[in-house]
Formats: sequence, C-alpha cells, structure tokens
Amino acid sequence: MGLFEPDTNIYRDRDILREDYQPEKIVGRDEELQQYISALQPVINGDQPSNIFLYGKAGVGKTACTGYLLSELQSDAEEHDVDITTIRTNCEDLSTSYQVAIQLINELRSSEEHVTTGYSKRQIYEMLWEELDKVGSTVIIVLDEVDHINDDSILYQIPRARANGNLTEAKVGIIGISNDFKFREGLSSKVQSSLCEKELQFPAYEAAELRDILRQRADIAFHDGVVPDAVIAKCAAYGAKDAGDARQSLDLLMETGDIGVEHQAEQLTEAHVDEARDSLEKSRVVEGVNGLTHQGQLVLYALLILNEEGKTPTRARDVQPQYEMVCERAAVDPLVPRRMRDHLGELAMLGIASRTERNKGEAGGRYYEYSLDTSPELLLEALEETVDIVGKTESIQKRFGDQLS
Ligand SMILES: Nc1ncnc2c1ncn2[C@@H]1O[C@H](COP(=O)(O)OP(=O)(O)OP(=O)(O)O)[C@@H](O)[C@H]1O
Repeated sequence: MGLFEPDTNIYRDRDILREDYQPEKIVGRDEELQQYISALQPVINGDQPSNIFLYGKAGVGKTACTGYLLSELQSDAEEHDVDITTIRTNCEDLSTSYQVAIQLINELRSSEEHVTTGYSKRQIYEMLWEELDKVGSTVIIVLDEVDHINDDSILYQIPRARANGNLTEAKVGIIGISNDFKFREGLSSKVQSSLCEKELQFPAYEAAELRDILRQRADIAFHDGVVPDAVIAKCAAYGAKDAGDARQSLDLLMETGDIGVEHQAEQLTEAHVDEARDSLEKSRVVEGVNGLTHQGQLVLYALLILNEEGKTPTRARDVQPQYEMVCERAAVDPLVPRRMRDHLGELAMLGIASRTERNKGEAGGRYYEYSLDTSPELLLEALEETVDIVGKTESIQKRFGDQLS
C-alpha cells in the first residue's frame, strides 16, 4: 500500500464544496431571486438593461445568484432571439476606472489585440465605446467587488454613454456587486442615481436556509448516507450564529469531511463537526495574530494578561500601563496612548477583541471598553509562535504554566 491512497468512503467529489463551484440551482433565496429577475426583465424584452446595485455581507450568495441568473438569462434570450453578451470582472485588483476600462476592452478583444496602459483616459474610453458598439447588442457588465474602484467615473460614464452619444448600437447595463455597505453612501449623487437604478440587498442566511444549501451540496459531494441531517443542522447552526455566511458553512462541512476521512469513518458525526470547528477557529486565530504588526501583537498580549487577571472589560487608559510593561519586557519602545488605542480598535475590527461604547452618566462623555472576544488558549498558542516574551508574565504562567513548559 502506498503512502497516499485515494479515499473512496466519504467523498464522491470534494471539489463541489469549493467556492468556485457554481450550483445548478439556488436554494433559500426565492424572494431575492424574484427581485433580481424583475430587475433583469427589460433585457429579455430587448430593452436597455437597468443598472443594478447588489449588496450584502460576504458569502450571502451575491456571486452565485448572479452567475445562475445570467446563465438562465442567456439561454432564455437565445430562445427569444435576443442577443446578449455578458462580461464579468472582479475589481479586486483594479483600483481605478482607467484600469477597469482597459480590462473591459481586453475582455471584448482577442488576446493579440490587447491594450495596455500608455493611452490617455479619453483614448481608453473611446476604445471602450468602439468595442461595445462592435458587439452591437445588449451587453451586461458585472463589476464584482466594485467598491475597490477609487474613482467613480466609469460608474457614471457607462450608464450615461448612450445619452451622451458615445454609444449608438450597444445597450449596456452594469451590475455592481459589493459587500461594503458604506460604499453606496460614498458615491456622488449622480453616480448613485445612475448605478443604483435598481437596488438589491441580500441579507445574511438563517439556519434553515443554510441547511438547504448544505444539504444540496452534500448530496453531490459525499457518498449516499455519509452526512446525516444532524451534521448538516450543526454546521448550519454554527454558520447562522457566526455571520450567516454560506461560504463559511461550506468550509466547515468540508473540514468535517476531511476529519471523517482522517478518522477513516464511514459516516460523519456531530463530534467531527466540533473538531472541524476547533481546527478552523484555530487557523483563523493564527492567521489573525500573524497578520498583526508587532505592536498590535504586544497590545493584544497586554489585553490577554488583563483578561487572565479578571480585569476586562477595560478602558484603553487601563490597558496602557500593562502594555508598557509588555513593551519593556520585549525591549520595544511603547507607542503613545492614542496610537495604542488605534491598535485596540483594530483588534475589535478584526473580531479578536470586542469594543462596547459606554456613557459616563449625567456628566456626559463617552468611552469604550475592551474585552477579548476569542478563546484565550488559542490566542496564547498563536502569540507564542510570534512574540518571544509570551509566557514570561506571572498571570499567564499561573494559568497556562503546564502548556508553556
Ligand atoms: N442560495 C445559495 N444556494 C446554493 N449555494 C449558495 C447559495 N448562496 C451561496 N452559495 C454558495 O456559497 C458560497 C459563497 O457564495 P457567494 O460567492 O455567492 O457569496 P457572495 O455573497 O458573492 O460573497 P462575497 O461578497 O464574499 O464574494 C459559494 O460556494 C456559493 O456557491
């Protein structure tokens, strides 16, 4: 027997649980799909498409629903002799309208004719209008992660291109997708009114919806009878409690499957789900701690010590002396209180700590209190790998002594 043997008991096709898999059917999004279909309706009538702005948190099905509806639209359009072209672009690595325009031109051109930078913005826009008019029919441009574009000129220019006489043949509509709720508010009013003609909001998933999504995927990814309903329910319950994110729940199911394979189990169990959750949580914490600056790690360590001493929730000014002691041990110059407070704020933003606003009562004035929002054991383990002074403080030694030796 080789060191690596294919597993045949658990997975039928593990890749189905991966995020790039496009489900054939969308479950648990009936109402949103209905609104989305109405917004796309003009296309099938051969009319100018509406511009659609779609937003919602990570993993709530924005990309999956868009992919599904556009492929349905494409096949229905063929049946009704309507010609449509769709272009899907992720703006994650595109920070300007200029770069987006180049990307769109290149999507429409063959690779030998690709354009690179070196042209003026005006020339690039002219090339874009030319390419779009060459297509001639209805064009739907999907801009995923649209909030990464720093200037909004393209979000104004494309919707207005026909009215401004730049396009004569093509009927172009934009679907902008974002998980940044503040993005819309930050747009100028003229962009808001053109881009957000139809607005769709996808809420976080509830446990019942996650159960449907997971069950649908599990039935094709795993062999029959491998995933009992209790396992699906547990993954969905965790998912709903965390963020209502389908991606996270699918990741948890995959990790559960991997643990089942590791244990050479014939069926997955709720205990496997718990083990999977611990293991994912651990990688999340290690990743979070590794991503902090050295100062951020020292601030976190100070908060961890205060937590061990039962002194949390605590105010930033009470973290400062502990933080300064930690810095002294690490032979690092401490930051001024305001900078240290920024690091506490960052820990709260990352979900490692939590921050609660308090009022000072009659006298007025508000302040924040900070607590740890992650298992101290996991944090300590992660910090141990990165901060060389960890374990040298008394309170940490007392509680974690055995683990540290
Ligand atoms: N309603 C659904 N039915 C089936 N699968 C779904 C559904 N919603 C989400 N998924 C699956 O969950 C994963 C994440 O969904 P998706 O990529 O659509 O999220 P998103 O809202 O676009 O997130 P992000 O903003 O992070 O890109 C994908 O694997 C997707 O196929």
